Amino acid sequence: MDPDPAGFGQSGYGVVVCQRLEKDVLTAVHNASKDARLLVLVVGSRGKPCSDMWTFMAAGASDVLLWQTDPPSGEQVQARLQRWKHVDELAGSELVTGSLVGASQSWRALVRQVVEIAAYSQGPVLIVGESGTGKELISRLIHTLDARRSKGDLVIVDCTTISMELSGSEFFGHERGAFTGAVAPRDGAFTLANGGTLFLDEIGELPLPLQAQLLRVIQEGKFKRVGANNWQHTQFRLIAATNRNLEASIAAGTFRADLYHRIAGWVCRTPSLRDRMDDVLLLARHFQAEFNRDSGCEGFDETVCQYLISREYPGNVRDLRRLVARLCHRHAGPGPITLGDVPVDERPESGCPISSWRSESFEQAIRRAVDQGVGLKEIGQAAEDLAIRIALEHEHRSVQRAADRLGVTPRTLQLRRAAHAH
Ligand SMILES: Nc1ncnc2c1ncn2[C@@H]1O[C@H](COP(=O)(O)OP(=O)(O)OP(=O)(O)O)[C@@H](O)[C@H]1O
Repeated sequence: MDPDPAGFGQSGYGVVVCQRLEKDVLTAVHNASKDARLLVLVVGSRGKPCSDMWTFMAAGASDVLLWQTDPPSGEQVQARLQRWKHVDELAGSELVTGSLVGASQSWRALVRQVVEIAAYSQGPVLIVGESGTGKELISRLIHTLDARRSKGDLVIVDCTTISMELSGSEFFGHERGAFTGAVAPRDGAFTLANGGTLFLDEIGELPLPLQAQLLRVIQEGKFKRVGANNWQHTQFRLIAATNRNLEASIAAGTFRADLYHRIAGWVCRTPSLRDRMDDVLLLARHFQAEFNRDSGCEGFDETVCQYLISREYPGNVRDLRRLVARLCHRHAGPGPITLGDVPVDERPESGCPISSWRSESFEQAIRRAVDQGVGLKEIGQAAEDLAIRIALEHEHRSVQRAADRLGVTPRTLQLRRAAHAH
């Protein structure tokens, strides 16, 4: 048995073999799981009670495995490690990181989940999250990485724009003469998506009668065009997105439970930007490079960085992107973007917003932690961890300057980093 997690950091994957549930093994697994880059597989002895295995999962293990043979076969361990490696390679590929920006734990976990679903399953995916959190981007990624390597198109239907009168035609297509104005036959979304992906955006806004229309085609892959007698067949990956809580809509009687179960083969949740504030500067720099491609502009100066991370973004990443666009458009000449580039109506009334860092979202995060029973030590560590990461990011990974900024010695900063990594 090797409960020492020190090697996890190098490999990215840790395999812990243990005979029984031991506290130090549990602690090692728990500490390692705090780093999103580490995945831990616990191999336990055959016949151990299931509850032990759940305890390891609760501590943060990515998987647990009971010995089936004596000595334990390496094949099962190998299969899992190979899967994790492939998923990590995909998640870290240029294809993914070039368009989906983020290094926070919640974002990385989402991207891993999404690429695994795309590459290893064909089931329907429901993406849930606030407006502007990247749901459409995720759907495009799933289409690109689809396991079937399909040649078909990605067809996007915005459910907020589907009218009751035209819904049949939009979804199923129509025959010539099916209704007044149907002067020519037309393919609907289910035909166009054949062999590809159908993305139903804002599915939570679909009126109840239209929800009923979709049941058969989603379940059986067959439908009739408006005005036709024969069935047509179609096969596609279904992705739906919503910013509504569909379980609550079902309880309120505004969303059909049977449709929910057909669309929610997998459920992915995009985090709000306030839940991944450590991604703000990364995203802002990505957008700035996009808008100022040829201008010679050198990013944001220090005060603008502080402004960006102290602001609130009710519209999430979309809000941030638009703000960066405004900054870039106002900026003239080489050199970094400065506070003068912040539009007048967007400047904080009280001047420098630093004093307001204990904002509502800060209180909400702490409130959630306390509600979930997270201890004071872990809350403090998480805050420290975040502060260190942000300082290093601001200082382009210079430990000396990050330590100066945080008012500690470089050695203290390194020690804290090391302590939190385990
Ligand atoms: N992780 C990300 N990396 C880069 N850009 C992002 C990311 N997340 C969102 N964006 C950008 O933010 C904007 C909104 O993203 P998107 O349309 O995918 O959000 P959404 O959740 O589908 O929004 P809505 O619910 O309002 O339709 C887009 O310009 C997108 O490029």
